[in-house]
This record gives sequence, C-alpha cells and structure tokens, in this order.
Amino acid sequence: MTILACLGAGRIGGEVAFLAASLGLADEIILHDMYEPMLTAQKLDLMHAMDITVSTDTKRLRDADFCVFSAGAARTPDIKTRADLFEANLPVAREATEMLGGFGGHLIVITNPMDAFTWYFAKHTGLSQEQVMGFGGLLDSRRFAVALASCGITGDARVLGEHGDHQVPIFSRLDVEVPESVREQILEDICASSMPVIKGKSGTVFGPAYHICSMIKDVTTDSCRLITCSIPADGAYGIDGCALGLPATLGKNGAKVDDSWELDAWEEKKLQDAAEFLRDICRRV
Ligand SMILES: NC(=O)c1ccc[n+]([C@@H]2O[C@H](COP(=O)([O-])OP(=O)(O)OC[C@H]3O[C@@H](n4cnc5c(N)ncnc54)[C@H](O)[C@@H]3O)[C@@H](O)[C@H]2O)c1
Ligand SMILES: O=C(O)C[C@H](O)C(=O)O
Repeated sequence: MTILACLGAGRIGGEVAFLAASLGLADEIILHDMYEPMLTAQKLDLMHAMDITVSTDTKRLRDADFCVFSAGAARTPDIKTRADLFEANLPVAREATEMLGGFGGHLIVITNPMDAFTWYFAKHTGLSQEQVMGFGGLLDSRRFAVALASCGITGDARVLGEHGDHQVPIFSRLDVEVPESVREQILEDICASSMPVIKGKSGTVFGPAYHICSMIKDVTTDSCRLITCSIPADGAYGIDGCALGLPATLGKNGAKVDDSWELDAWEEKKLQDAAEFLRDICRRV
C-alpha cells in the first residue's frame, strides 16, 4: 500500500498523481492546492479515470510514503531564470513545512528554484539528507542526451549542478572527446531547452512527470539505480552549504550520494561555480 501526496495539484502535481496511479505506483493519492477549483477538478478527473482513493485531507500527509512538492509559481516566457521565482515561492515552501509535521516518507522537491527549496526542506523538516531529494537531474540529463544525439554523440549523458543556468553536463562519461567550444554550445542549448515547451503549452509536464514517477519506482522497488538529483551537500565533491545536483543511487532508503565520479577540469570548475551560485541563494532560506 503506497500513499502519494502531491502538494500543489497543478500541471506537475496532477500529472504525477495520474501517472503514478496509472502505473500502479500509488494506491492512494492525497492532493492539496490553495486553488479550490483546481483541487476539485484534479480529484474528480482522477476518480473518473480509475478506482483510486483520492483524499484532500492534509492531516493525512503524515501517513504518506511520498510527498511531491510542486506548489507555487512557474516560469512564464518573461521570467528569465528559475532563481527569479525564489521570493514568490518561499512563503509556499514555509506553508508546506508546517503541513509536513509528522511526515516520515520521501520528499521529492519540484518547485523552482528547486535546489534552494531542497536545501530549505532539508533544513526545516527534520527529514534526513537521504529523504529529501530535488528533482531535475534526470530531466536535464535526458535533455542533454537529446542535444548530444543531434550532434551524433553517444554515451552516458548526465547533468549535475544547478537545475538552471548553472547546470553541469558531464562530457567525460561520453564515448568521444568533446572540445570546449562544442561543450559551451551544447550547454547553452540545454539551458534553453524547456522554454519552447513553456511557450507552447504553458509548462513542462510529460518529461518531469515521467522521471518523477521513475524515482518513486526506484524507491518502492529498492532499485539502487544511478541517477542525478539535488542533494543537500555535506562535503561530497568538496561542496557544502547548498543543495545541488550530484550523482546518487536511489533505493528504499532514499538518495545516497555517489562520490566516486572523476570530473575533468572543465566540469570541476563548472560544478564549483554552480555551488557558489547556489550557496548564495541557500543562505537566504
Ligand atoms: N524541478 C523541475 O524539473 C520542474 C519541472 C517543472 C516545473 N517545475 C516547477 O514546479 C512548480 C509547479 O509547476 P506547475 O507547472 O505544476 O505549475 P502550476 O501553476 O500548474 O501548478 C502549481 C499549483 O500550485 C498551487 N499553489 C500556489 N501556491 C500555493 C500554496 N501556497 N499552497 C498550495 N498550492 C499552491 C497553484 O494553485 C497551482 O495549482 C513551479 O515552480 C515550476 O517552475 C519544476
Ligand atoms: O524551465 C522551467 O522553468 C520548468 C522546469 O524547471 C523545467 O526544467 O522543465
């Protein structure tokens, strides 16, 4: 019996609830949204799809195995970076922390700027480092794979660093050497890759929902899959004072940092730059 709570039942919360239920990853859904018509709409739409218990009682949150935090404002085409959402979404994270009293499951943080809020929840909920994971690395890695494929490059495409403009595509795990000028061009392309989706359909949905559900599956099946996700760093890769995308294995005990990757000089510099950028935002939480 797996209970999935979605704090924020908009595009991401709604799609994750639907997909998780469709895939048999959740037996019961708890939904919360400040906008009552959206909450009612998502609840009814789910119940019209399948025979599943959908609750809107936030007191039940403490019984949930997973909580996906996707409440708050999303980027529109005129909001340049995810970091620009920080002030708007900080009060939303504060409210969620209060609701999460007694919750002992796995918290998957989606709301942007996602790394800052991953740090926030790790500091303010009393959950362990392994129980709080920020989602973005799998999506960024997939976007990296798409960009590489268009250049005919294959290999293990992974992205570390910020879920944002300070993301760090890892070229040293690919099958070929990629020169710096090409790296910079690909980095620029992947940083811009969600905007056409936002412009065309108001927000990204399929990509995030698919990968978020894959993380839920990793935990429920104890797969110990190698992923990248945002983790409150405590010294791994010489970084602390922020959460950021790192390699991790994901299983029933949550996300465990894999500190064995050897980065080349370009990647190492970009990762330290990302940490410096994120430390600045994380200080503000
Ligand atoms: N980490 C990622 O990879 C990733 C991917 C997609 C979206 N996001 C982020 O996730 C967040 C949600 O995106 P979306 O597309 O689902 O947006 P959305 O607007 O469709 O849904 C957000 C929902 O949050 C609700 N909400 C706002 N304030 C609230 C509060 N105080 N309490 C409860 N509910 C509240 C809104 O009513 C809305 O229904 C955004 O910050 C977006 O940038 C992150
Ligand atoms: O780009 C955004 O603002 C949404 C999300 O973080 C994404 O990467 O799809």
